[in-house]
This record gives sequence, structure tokens and C-alpha cells, in this order.
Amino acid sequence: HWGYGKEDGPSAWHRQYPVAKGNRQSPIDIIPNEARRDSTLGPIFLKYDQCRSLNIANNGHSVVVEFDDSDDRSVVLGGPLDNPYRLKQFHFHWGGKGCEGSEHTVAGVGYASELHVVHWNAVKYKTYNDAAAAPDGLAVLGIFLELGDDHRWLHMMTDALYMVKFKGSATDFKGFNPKCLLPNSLHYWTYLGSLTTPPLHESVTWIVLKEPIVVSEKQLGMFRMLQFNGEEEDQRMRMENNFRPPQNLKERIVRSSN
Ligand SMILES: NS(=O)(=O)c1cccc(NC(=O)NCCCCO)c1
Ligand SMILES: [Zn+2]
Repeated sequence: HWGYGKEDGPSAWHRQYPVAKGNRQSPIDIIPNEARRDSTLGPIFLKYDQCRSLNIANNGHSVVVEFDDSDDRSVVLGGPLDNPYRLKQFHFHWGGKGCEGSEHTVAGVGYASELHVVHWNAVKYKTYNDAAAAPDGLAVLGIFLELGDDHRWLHMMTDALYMVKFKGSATDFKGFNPKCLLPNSLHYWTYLGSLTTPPLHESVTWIVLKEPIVVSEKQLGMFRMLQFNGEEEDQRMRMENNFRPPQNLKERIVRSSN
């Protein structure tokens, strides 16, 4: 199975997932000076007021908070999107102590971590899985985390991490609204890309916010108490450095909101 180690990590994924060498892979290094300012790109809107989380889980690659996506109560719309995309889940990617851990980089510089808020096109596709394999199926909001003071609300999530220490564990996690994890500004870069983990489907319209949120080293350190392995496995592997490095931009351009 794929992972982030030496043998099963990003440089090996192409063997089982040949699309890893495709033309619209993610993440990428975003070079602000080369992004095209596009006046036709409007603002994005996050309609998360009715949003309610369901559970938090360790899937062996990251920690994921899932939402009820049975209706259009929580959607992202506007910006590069032709219709509303329904909120499905959010998860994180992070590094080791003091190392970089984001997936996208900005002019070659990484952040300590990156939050991905995953939405799917329920107007065009019947199920999330259908959307996840379609070129306009997903819209993922990428938010950088930089180290500084404690984040006022992140503790609500990090306090629950001890309950999902091992791969395959999950627990109720109700009432968490990801609106509390957004920065002040919704200015963004956008480009067409892929899932950053296998199966690496080229199905994502990426919307990467320019302004990072601030979390403390202590809070980020809580993520590293998670483990890649299941409870029953002998091999104990701390969950960290679960990020894919930047991929070739190929024939793509990155657009910038105003
Ligand atoms: N990291 S990401 O590009 O935001 C992203 C978004 C939505 C799905 C995925 N990847 C997957 O669902 N991979 C399938 C296996 C995951 C754990 O079992 C990655
Ligand atoms: Zn991700």
C-alpha cells in the first residue's frame, strides 16, 4: 500500500498510479509574480453557516473531519467555479518537528502545514466518488498554517486527536464549523490540478488562500501523536511528513484573484 516512507512514498507512487506523471498533478510551487491577475475571477463565497461536522478519523495518511453532504447546506461557490461544490471533509498535511510540511509552496518556501477543505460537484455528479474521478469534480480550498501563537479554535480538534491515534480509528465529532479555521482574507490563487495522494485523480480545481492561519508549535505537535499504523501493528510509525512535494507545472498557468 502507498505511504510517505522511503519505499512506498511519493517517488514510488507512479508505479501503481501512472497518472502521478500526468499533466495536471498537485501540489505545485506557486510563483506569485508569474500568476496571472484575472479580473474575470470573482471572490469565492463559503456558505458554511448550516455546516455541522459528523466525525473525526485517522485514515492512515492524515486526520480527516467529515461532514453531512446529503444536501447543499455547506458549499463553496464563485471564484473559478461554475456552480456550488458541496463540503465533504477537511484534513491536514504536516512536517516533522521544525521542518516544513505544506504541500503547495510559495516561491519555493513551504509552510509548517496545509489544511485541505474538500468539496464536490453535486450538481453534475451523483456521488462524491464519481466526482473525485471527474476533471471538474472537486474543489479543494488550501489554507497554509504558519507557526506562532495558539490558534483560538484549533484546540477543539487537537483535543480529540488522542481518540483517533491509530489508523482505522474514528469517533463522533459534532458541531465543528470549519469557518473558524479561515484567515481574514479570501484572496486566492487558483489552478487545475489533482488529488495530492493516490489515486492522484486529476479532478481538482485548487483554490489556495494567500493568507495563512497561525497555529502554535504545541498545537501542531499534537498532530504528531497520531500514528500511520493500526493499533494491532508492531511497527509504531509517528504520523508526520505526510506531504507530497511540488510537481511539474507543465502547460498550466496559475491565476490570482484581485
Ligand atoms: N490531499 S487532497 O488532494 O486534498 C485529497 C482530497 C480528497 C481525497 C484525497 N485522497 C483520497 O481520498 N485518497 C483515497 C485514500 C485515502 C485514505 O484511504 C486527497
Ligand atoms: Zn490533502
